[in-house]
Amino acid sequence: MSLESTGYKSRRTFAIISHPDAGKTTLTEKLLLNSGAIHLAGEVKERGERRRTRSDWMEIEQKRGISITSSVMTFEHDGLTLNLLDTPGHADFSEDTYRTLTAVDSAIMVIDAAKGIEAQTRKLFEVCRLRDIPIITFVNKIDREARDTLEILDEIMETLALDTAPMMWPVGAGVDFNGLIDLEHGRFISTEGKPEAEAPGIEALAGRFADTQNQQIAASMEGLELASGSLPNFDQAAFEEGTLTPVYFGSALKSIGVRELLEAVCRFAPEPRTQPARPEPVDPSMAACTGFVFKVQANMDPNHRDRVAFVRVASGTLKRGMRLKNVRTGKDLKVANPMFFFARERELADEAVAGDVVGIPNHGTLSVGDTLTEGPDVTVTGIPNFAPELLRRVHLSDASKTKQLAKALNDLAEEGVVQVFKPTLGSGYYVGAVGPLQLEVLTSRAAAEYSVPIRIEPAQYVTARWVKVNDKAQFDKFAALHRLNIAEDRYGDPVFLAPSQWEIDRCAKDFPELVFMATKDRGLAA
Ligand SMILES: Nc1nc2c(ncn2[C@@H]2O[C@H](COP(=O)(O)OP(=O)(O)OP(=O)(O)O)[C@@H](O)[C@H]2O)c(=O)[nH]1
Repeated sequence: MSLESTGYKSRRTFAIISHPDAGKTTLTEKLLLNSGAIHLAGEVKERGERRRTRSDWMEIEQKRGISITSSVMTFEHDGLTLNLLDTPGHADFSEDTYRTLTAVDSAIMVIDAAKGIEAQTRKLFEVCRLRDIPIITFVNKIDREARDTLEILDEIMETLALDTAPMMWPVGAGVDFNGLIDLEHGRFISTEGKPEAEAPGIEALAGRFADTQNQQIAASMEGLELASGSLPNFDQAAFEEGTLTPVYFGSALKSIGVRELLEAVCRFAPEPRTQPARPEPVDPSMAACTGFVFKVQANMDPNHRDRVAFVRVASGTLKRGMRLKNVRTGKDLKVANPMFFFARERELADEAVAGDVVGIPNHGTLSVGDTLTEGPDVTVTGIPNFAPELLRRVHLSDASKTKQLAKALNDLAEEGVVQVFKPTLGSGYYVGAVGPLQLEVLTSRAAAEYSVPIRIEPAQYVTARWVKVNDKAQFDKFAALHRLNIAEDRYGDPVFLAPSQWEIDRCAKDFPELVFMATKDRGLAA
């Protein structure tokens, strides 16, 4: 398979956001099936299995239960190249998930028809909203017992403050599911997921069910009547501004409504966007190639200590063999082996355009947040670090392994497993995480991949704040007063390890020239 360079306008780069178990994996697979990128159901899940025989990397993926190949999947449909970025699905949350959303131009939000908006969907949605990422909604599992359609639409409107434009209307649900009315085209989609050839119109279709005695179906038709008077129609501009979501219904498992969802992505999802950057935003039409690293996956082969940086191309054409400058370090990097990831294979990428994601193998020269460019210096912004919700001390049981510990923490911080803070006084490290699973992953990977046995211990601090130093003398004074609380993050930026929120507030009052930040934009720190 090869990607033609038809220009960035044919790229659609998106993610699927959902709460665990809503059906993201099943839907991904069915999208790929519908596009013809794979041919057998079950391939997405079995992928790791088959690949294992082909490469060492894959074996490690399998063992660790992570999959680099699902980090991005590129496939084609309707003359477009679709780049689907995976948002890590575990119940626990890491910064990785947030950062992936900095690399997409739109998202599909999958909701379980019986459960509605769940916690993680909501969190991910908030990140999308921060970046005005347009959202297409897919209400899944309509083949099972589901909430009333109007109730689901209301919940989206109320909890997410988002207008909803239903594009489909389910007739019944669960055992009483009779099919979908395609509101846009006035046609009917059967319980096998097949659209009828003719399009008799919504009223005629509703008429078909008007006399049915089944309560569920009667309720569906009532809801449809109410909705048609009160809900907005789809509006491309409102969708692109992120204030309205088109809502599709279906069953990923039974492949109902998936083709229509795929078509919606092709028709509505926006082209690659302009990326916020310093000193100027990066427009996809700019000739000079620019890209940014939004994810790093390390140690896929422990013998080689290699890593892959995932780069989203923001402008121009990335060509294999070209030299790009890493603006953070000022050093040139030869892009010798950029890779594309397809559903079933990876391939050397000869050319990639804005919207595309390539994997660049490297030995630690590329970090999350780095900008690569062949043009004048520019730094893509908005790839944040977040103040940790958990702050812990790292205890090293074997003092002879201090050096390995530093390396392990640096590597794993680079991947976004945890954040690492080194106090300026004394030895030792503090690590920060958004959820406890991250700390478990740190402990087990430090032992397995670096032979460094560590224990995670409570810390006397509750959180950390990056300190923006507007006045060096004032910072020095502050640091002298709080010597035990000053640390550096892995980029060397100053951090205040805070014993309480009260203390942060007090310091902010006493030192007005210092800003205590709960998030740090990597672009700004560079
Ligand atoms: N009845 C029904 N079951 C579904 C549907 N879609 C997914 N499922 C089932 O729901 C369960 C979860 O589906 P997955 O696709 O693994 O969900 P996921 O969101 O990827 O889950 P995580 O990996 O935890 O994020 C599986 O048992 C699926 O078979 C659907 O449309 N109808």
